[in-house]
Amino acid sequence: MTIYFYKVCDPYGCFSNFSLHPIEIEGTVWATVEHYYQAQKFVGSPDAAIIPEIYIAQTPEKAAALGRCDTRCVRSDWDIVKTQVMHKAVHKKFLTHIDIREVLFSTGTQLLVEDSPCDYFWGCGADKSGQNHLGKILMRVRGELTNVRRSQVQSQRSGGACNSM
Ligand SMILES: Nc1nc(O)c(N)c(N[C@@H]2O[C@H](COP(=O)(O)O)[C@@H](O)[C@H]2O)n1
Repeated sequence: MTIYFYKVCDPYGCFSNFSLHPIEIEGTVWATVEHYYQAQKFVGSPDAAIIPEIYIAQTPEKAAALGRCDTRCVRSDWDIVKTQVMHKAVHKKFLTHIDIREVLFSTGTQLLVEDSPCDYFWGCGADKSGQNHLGKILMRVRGELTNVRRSQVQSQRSGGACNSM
């Protein structure tokens, strides 16, 4: 079965990058994955001054609007690094927040798809032909955190130290 998600208020809305789950990365706490992701577009770019504005944006929608402004100059390697940036942030989100990690685990091996009508890179787009990179990252993180949990359980069973996620 396929699980489609998009809006935060809908079922599985916690999979959206706009969900209000803060992440700490390199000592900085970002309000949402979207805040972090949009800010990373400008690291080392001539428009890096926008980063603090994105950081303090009141909502993920405002952070996204700041990051999507066409007149600003995105870092030159953005297309190369953006999926790595997204993976780092999404992994941290589900490592940090136990409740939504359980929601992610509850999806088992089902296909996760960001049902964005306009985004053919991160989502599936209006006609479902998009690349769905956010869904792919979520499924990768689900596998990675499942493996971590499995090795912790095995370690506990064999009398090792308990160091739960
Ligand atoms: N909830 C939501 N609303 C939107 O308007 C969206 N576009 C998305 N998708 C997310 O948007 C981010 C991509 O932004 P850029 O186009 O690269 O600036 C990414 O977080 C998608 O998951 N979600």
